[in-house]
Amino acid sequence: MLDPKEEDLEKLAETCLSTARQIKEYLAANNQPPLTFDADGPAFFPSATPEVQHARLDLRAAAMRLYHLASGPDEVVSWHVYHCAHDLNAFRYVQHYNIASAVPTTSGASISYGDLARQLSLDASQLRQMLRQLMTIHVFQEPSPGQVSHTASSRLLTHWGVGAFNSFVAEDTFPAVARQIEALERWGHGRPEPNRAALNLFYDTDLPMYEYYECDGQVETEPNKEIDSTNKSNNNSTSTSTSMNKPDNDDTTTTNKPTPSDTITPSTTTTSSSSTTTSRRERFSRLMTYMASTPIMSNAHIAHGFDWSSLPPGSTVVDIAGNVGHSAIPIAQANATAKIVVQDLPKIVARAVDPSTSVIPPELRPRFTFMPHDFYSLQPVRGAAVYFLRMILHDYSDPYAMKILRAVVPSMAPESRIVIMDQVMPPAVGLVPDPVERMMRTQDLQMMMLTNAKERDAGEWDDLLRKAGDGLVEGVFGHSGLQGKRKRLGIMNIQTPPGSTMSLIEVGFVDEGDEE
Ligand SMILES: C[S@@+](CC[C@H](N)C(=O)[O-])C[C@H]1O[C@@H](n2cnc3c(N)ncnc32)[C@H](O)[C@@H]1O
Repeated sequence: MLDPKEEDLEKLAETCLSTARQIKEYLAANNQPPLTFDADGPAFFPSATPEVQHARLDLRAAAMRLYHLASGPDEVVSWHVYHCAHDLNAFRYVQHYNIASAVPTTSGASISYGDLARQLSLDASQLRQMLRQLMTIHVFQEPSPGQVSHTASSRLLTHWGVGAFNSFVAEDTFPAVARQIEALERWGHGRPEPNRAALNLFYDTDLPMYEYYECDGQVETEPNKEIDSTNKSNNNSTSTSTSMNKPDNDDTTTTNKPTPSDTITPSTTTTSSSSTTTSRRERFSRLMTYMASTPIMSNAHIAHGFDWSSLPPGSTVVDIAGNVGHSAIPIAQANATAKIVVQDLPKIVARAVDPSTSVIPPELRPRFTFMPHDFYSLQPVRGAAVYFLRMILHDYSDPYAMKILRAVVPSMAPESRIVIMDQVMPPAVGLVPDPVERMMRTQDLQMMMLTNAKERDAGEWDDLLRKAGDGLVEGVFGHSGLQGKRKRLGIMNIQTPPGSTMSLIEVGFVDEGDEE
């Protein structure tokens, strides 16, 4: 990993040179084309050895640091920020008017600004302004004066998953983060409620994000409409209970490596001046599906962060809020006798058990049970070997995450484990490669914007767990089990599978005072 303090221009340039060489040689030796912005070039970096992946991280870190140093301190906080704002402005325009899909994707083909503008009922001059902004970061290009064609990046905007990602950032995240301060001023700093976040201002809803998406298109929204500071809801939904539904991402098992040809059908809503919940929900679902198909968030990591095969024969594993059970498949494959109980909200369970939408391979189905269960209610499966919580707790601030955990603890046996799969944040800056750090910090702020939640470091996880066990642990051990020792809920082990941004946190009853 590049020394986090390194700022010598020559040393950074040397790192760039040596890592660039390593990557180039690897690609050539493996019959891979060189890296290029060209639309006909590869859209994704090929799978590579860990050494090459590390070289790539170092190259990105060194190049970025060189860029910042060469720009100078003033530009980092002035022009760079200015660029970011207008990159997003242009991306939002591109997404809103579905421009990428209107630019020909055939190799070597292009379209004039005039024709493109006519086709989309836009102003040609403004269209050119917007696209030229993005051309400075290799998104679209002008192969000849007045003509627009794709680069590898702009072409990816038509990809079902990358397009959904970019659209979610440009059309929802960007305007929603602009409401962050307003949310803090309106509802107070450090508010834990998932429906008092910046996104609530932008979506103009009292519903937490996932419940809002679950409304399934019943709610017409007008982005940026003001709402008052009381519990005003702009919809007829009866869904105001404590359950906070997540979006329906029941196709998260898609594992096909995306290719640039996986284009999405242009959404009718993107050409309209307003958005509907349905389109947002569908897009979020696509985004989640895409994320699960990327190497860093792949379901395959589940098998490598905990020794599932070590569980006693016939053990029960409960996948809490496991959606349609996709994440439990690697568990069932890693332990040939484990019985899997997947819990989620009733609508999701209905899809999970429907043979036409089931994602569980037929040979594993006899070991799977699906059960409707609200994770704020007492866990009905008692004494399971493992209670698995993947990508759940990071969506909630401590009081809500604690409520979810405290619903599990009374049902645990002394030897039961909770396995949490989420990010474990570095406790300080500079401990992980710069590009990884950027990703993790951005994700952390995203959670604040979405639901007033956060990503946690190991200390924060342990603190949350300790509090979640308070007053409940004694009940698990009964009168005899404590053997004179005081126990608490705590971290037993953390494993981060290579290439994964998420870790598996093994949680159990540890002696008071034990540290991970
Ligand atoms: C981000 S998804 C995670 C799904 C799965 N664990 C995974 O890793 O892909 C969150 C899941 O929580 C479920 N969910 C939301 N609120 C819930 C609640 N109150 N009780 C149970 N499940 C809930 C959603 O339906 C969704 O399947």
